[in-house]
Amino acid sequence: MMQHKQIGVIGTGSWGTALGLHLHDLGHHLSYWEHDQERVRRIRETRVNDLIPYREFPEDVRISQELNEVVSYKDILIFAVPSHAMRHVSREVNLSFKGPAPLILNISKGIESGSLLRMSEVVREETHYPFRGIVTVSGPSHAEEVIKNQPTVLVAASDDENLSEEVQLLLMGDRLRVYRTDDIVGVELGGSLKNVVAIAAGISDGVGFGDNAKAALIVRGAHEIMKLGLAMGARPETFSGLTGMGDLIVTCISRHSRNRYVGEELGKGRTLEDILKSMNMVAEGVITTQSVIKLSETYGVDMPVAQAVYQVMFDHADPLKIVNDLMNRDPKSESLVLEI
Ligand SMILES: NC(=O)C1=CN([C@@H]2O[C@H](COP(=O)(O)OP(=O)(O)OC[C@H]3O[C@@H](n4cnc5c(N)ncnc54)[C@H](O)[C@@H]3O)[C@@H](O)[C@H]2O)C=CC1
Ligand SMILES: O=C(CO)COP(=O)(O)O
Repeated sequence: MMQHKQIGVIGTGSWGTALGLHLHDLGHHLSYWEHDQERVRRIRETRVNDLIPYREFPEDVRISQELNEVVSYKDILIFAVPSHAMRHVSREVNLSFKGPAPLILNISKGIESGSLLRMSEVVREETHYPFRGIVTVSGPSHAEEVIKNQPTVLVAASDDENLSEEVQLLLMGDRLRVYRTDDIVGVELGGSLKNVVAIAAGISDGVGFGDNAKAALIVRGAHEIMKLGLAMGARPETFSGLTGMGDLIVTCISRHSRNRYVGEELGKGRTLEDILKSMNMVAEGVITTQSVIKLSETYGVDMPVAQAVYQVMFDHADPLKIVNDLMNRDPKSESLVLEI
């Protein structure tokens, strides 16, 4: 029988809410930090998170704007803010923190723009207090389904197998199964790069293409994710697993996906600025596309799908012209041999 833990969740977004409430259902003690004062007020008043309003927060779950209250004297800290906020928030946690060293659990997906670092690398750079280590949890998991207790399977990844096993055992429940791996590079790259391909899949939906086009995008997208991933030190088998192919499939086909939605609206002709202004949730693939283009140049990896997404989002290219360009690239062997 697992001892119940004191857990601080940083961010009341949809994913932090869904995974946190799952841990509460398992008997753990939960408090949340939220930077937005108005969101704190609304959640306290209604006990509902309007980003994912399918369940109430139980009365014993504390929602606070005081970071030191939420992060001090905890066994586990869950980092659930968007990638663009991860560095700043990690630095603040490091400054606010008191008590024995907790374990850090990263559940965000993305590549920081500028540094081009993965989320666990950003957190590690900013947290100098003696934390016990960091585990990233990823996989095909829309918060909208996890919060309704629909079956979901995740992976806990860490360089330290004892820590990934600890998180695996912490999270396992009747409807949530967790595998573990030491390939944190592959897990974080798979979870981040699939968002770019999901935008491509959405663009295809938006212009009115069918299932053939989407299957092709998923497979060719998987190929370029794997090429970049191998160049960056990930293991090939990780990309055919839950955090690779699994998350790529769910994000490209799901009606819940924020990234696929951004693509669909682009495909219908809206501008990126207009789409983002109307959204209240983060679509990580937007920043990740910019980062991936830089990484592909650094590592000399050809990534035509990512480039096409970049051109539609940032160069206002016509999606139909971009599809035409992709279809008319030089004839090639399909060879999935992973030369880069
Ligand atoms: N929503 C989902 O189903 C899943 C999301 N993720 C990942 O989890 C991360 C968070 O995503 P969501 O929960 O969907 O986000 P969300 O858009 O639902 O909420 C984001 C949260 O971060 C806070 N936030 C925004 N900017 C901030 C800042 N500058 N400083 C501090 N806090 C800030 C917001 O107030 C909010 O609490 C992303 O990296 C996403 O890719 C991963 C798996 C599933
Ligand atoms: O990562 C996710 C599902 O595994 C969430 O994807 P979206 O951010 O596109 O909704």
